[in-house]
Amino acid sequence: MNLDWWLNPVQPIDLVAHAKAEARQAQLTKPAGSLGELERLATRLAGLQGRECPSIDQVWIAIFAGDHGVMAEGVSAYPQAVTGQMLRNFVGGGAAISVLARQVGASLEVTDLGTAMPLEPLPGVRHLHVGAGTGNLMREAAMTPAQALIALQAGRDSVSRAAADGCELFIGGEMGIGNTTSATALACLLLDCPVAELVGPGTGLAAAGVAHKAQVIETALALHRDAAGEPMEALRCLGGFEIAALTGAYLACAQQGVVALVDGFICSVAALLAVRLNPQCRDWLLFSHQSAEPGHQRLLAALQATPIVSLGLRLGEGSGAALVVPMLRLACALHNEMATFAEAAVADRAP
Ligand SMILES: Cc1cc2ncn([C@H]3O[C@H](COP(=O)(O)O)[C@@H](O)[C@H]3O)c2cc1C
Ligand SMILES: O=C(O)c1cccnc1
Repeated sequence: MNLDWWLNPVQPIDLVAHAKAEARQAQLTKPAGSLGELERLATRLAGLQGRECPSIDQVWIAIFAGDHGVMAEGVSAYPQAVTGQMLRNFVGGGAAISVLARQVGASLEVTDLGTAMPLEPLPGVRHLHVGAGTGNLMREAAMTPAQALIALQAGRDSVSRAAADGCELFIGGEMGIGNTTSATALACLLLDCPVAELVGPGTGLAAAGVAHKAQVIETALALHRDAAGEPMEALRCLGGFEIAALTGAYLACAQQGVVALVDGFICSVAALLAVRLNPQCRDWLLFSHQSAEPGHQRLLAALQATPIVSLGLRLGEGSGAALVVPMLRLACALHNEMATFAEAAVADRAP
């Protein structure tokens, strides 16, 4: 196994399929361009899937969970134990993502990378024991190099299982109380952006809590400033197990030719890390929504990403991505099933 696997080339886009899909769109019985972003989504999917008529029947949702040592600084509105409790809820069927996965007919894979308090084995959860949560990023590196590599590999392994299962769309989700602190610190370092511009309430901190969270991030950034310009080192010092797994997953999606739909703020930070590690992987990433977390807008702009919807979501778990699956399916159905002007004997635009 080569150690720097994330540098391996990504799958090329099928330009012939993309051109055929664009030609098809031009012939469908509607004013040219009138289905807006749905047209671009369908033709992009055609180029990525290598066929004029794409489909999103098989959806794989992988949730990665892990605890954060920075919770010792009091950076979330909720207690750390929620990470482990939500793992049970994911497989028990009661979490938002459990409901959405059922509704859209997606497979749901749940990976526990390491909680602060060890959990008894939960049926249906893959327990990887990367560590008892990360180190407190305000005082030390969040991960050892070995932990970062194992977590990245966990994401890659999930994509391999998804691809073997015939997956046409990969959705990554995350669970980790405190992870907006980690994600915000990473975003500030990667984008060289002031903390005040990116920090937000996460699960629902009040103004004083957000100010304290900003201080914690400032201290962490001062401690780890040497990681600037080194995405892997930034991930190791400021990341989380679940953020590393998502980063590995997005890179592997591009390398294995699986379209990835990126969820909200935290997933977008993992996507930015993936793009910094291997810029070519950007082509394989779609972005579901604009999160209510204030820093998301800057992140999406840096990624040159147009989110599909904006519903004021701030949940995570892959929930925003799962919500737009029906819309992607409709974009494909319109592209694949609408009649052409010739087929329907409808007059095309005047020459
Ligand atoms: C019950 C519950 C379910 C969640 N599902 C996702 N998150 C989200 O909230 C956390 C990040 O916010 P912060 O950094 O403020 O802790 C992550 O676990 C994220 O996925 C949840 C949070 C809670 C409380
Ligand atoms: O957009 C997200 O991913 C998000 C925002 C707040 C809390 N948890 C997740």
